[in-house]
Amino acid sequence: MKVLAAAGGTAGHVNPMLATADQLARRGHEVLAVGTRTGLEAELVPAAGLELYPIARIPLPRKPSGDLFRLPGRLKGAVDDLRGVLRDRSIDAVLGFGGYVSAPAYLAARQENVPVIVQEQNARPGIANKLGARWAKGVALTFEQTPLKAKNGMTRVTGLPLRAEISKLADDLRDEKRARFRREVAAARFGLNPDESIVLVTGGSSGAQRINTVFSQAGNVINSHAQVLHVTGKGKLTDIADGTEGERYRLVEYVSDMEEAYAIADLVVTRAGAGMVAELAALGIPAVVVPLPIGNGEQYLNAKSAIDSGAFTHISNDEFSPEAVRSAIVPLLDTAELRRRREILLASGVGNGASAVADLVEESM
Ligand SMILES: CC(=O)N[C@H]1[C@@H](OP(=O)(O)OP(=O)(O)OC[C@H]2O[C@@H](n3ccc(=O)[nH]c3=O)[C@H](O)[C@@H]2O)O[C@H](CO)[C@@H](O)[C@@H]1O
Repeated sequence: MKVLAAAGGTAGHVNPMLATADQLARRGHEVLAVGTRTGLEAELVPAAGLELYPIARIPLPRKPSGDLFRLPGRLKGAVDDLRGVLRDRSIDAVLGFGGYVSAPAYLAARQENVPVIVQEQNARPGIANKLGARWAKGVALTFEQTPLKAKNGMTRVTGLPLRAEISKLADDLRDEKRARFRREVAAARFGLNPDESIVLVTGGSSGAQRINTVFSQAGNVINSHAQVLHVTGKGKLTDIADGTEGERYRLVEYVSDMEEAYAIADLVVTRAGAGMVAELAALGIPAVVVPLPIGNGEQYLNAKSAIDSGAFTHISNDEFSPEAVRSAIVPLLDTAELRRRREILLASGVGNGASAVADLVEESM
């Protein structure tokens, strides 16, 4: 079977696509990825050994502008282009992960009568996936409560597809010796001491200016309790307060193999993108989440069950200040408390959704 998989923009969309593509390939199917030349997919897809069919980026304007006027023409161009690909490559199914790359793929599939399968990462669905769900044969949800249904097909809660490297680390972290080995290797790489607590700070695949600035301002306080690995996001090193970097506070712009950063993290401070939340739950790493306040407010919902169970601490973007770091994060840097939170996460049973999404694709033929 040949599957066209559409995902673009951020790693939040691209990583679940790569994880599912890997699972489909293991089952003997062929996968062709569709994305832009400008999103993270342009790097991540070839690095995963997958072919990327590039389409033009179609900016979705938030207010009336020239982009709005040009939207129908641009969209039609991409749809026509993809209809040609579906025919020429004899594609059997289109699998989309939302975002602006998926919309033209869903439309092209409808016109060519090719089955569509939609994977929604977030607790609250985005526009492209709402569109695709209207004619999808299958909808795969990360969260049970997500209000999205295949109008004339199967809707299933699959969980989020996670990269094989994340599942491997999740296994390793359940074994004391292997966990220690992974920790030592990763600590050496980032220049940190494996015998002391380490806080991983990351705003997700594109970084978060507010987290960068505020957390680095509280760097001294944190550093008297733990070491820090701060992943700023590309081009965002300038957000960091002067004089922060040191032996106990390491800065990196981007980590392409996040499992190495997770291997040393006792606590993570992050946004609440669907990918980060699912990975941390599967790995059993407690977090402090500062959800992105814009968009459809979905980030808080992504983390809600982990917050409600007491595994994650929530701080709103407005309340995230150096003082909040001192009063809410420092008290968490306690081995017994972190272990308690890890147990809650592991008991919640969040696993890898890649195989369940691949099943749905096969059943949608
Ligand atoms: C600003 C924005 O649009 N955010 C959205 C985006 O987030 P974003 O792309 O940040 O996505 P997620 O939090 O879902 O996932 C981040 C992914 O990037 C990886 N990673 C992160 C940092 C790094 O240095 N290296 C790295 O590889 C993580 O391992 C993870 O797989 O897509 C998510 C999934 O639809 C949404 O929930 C988010 O609301």
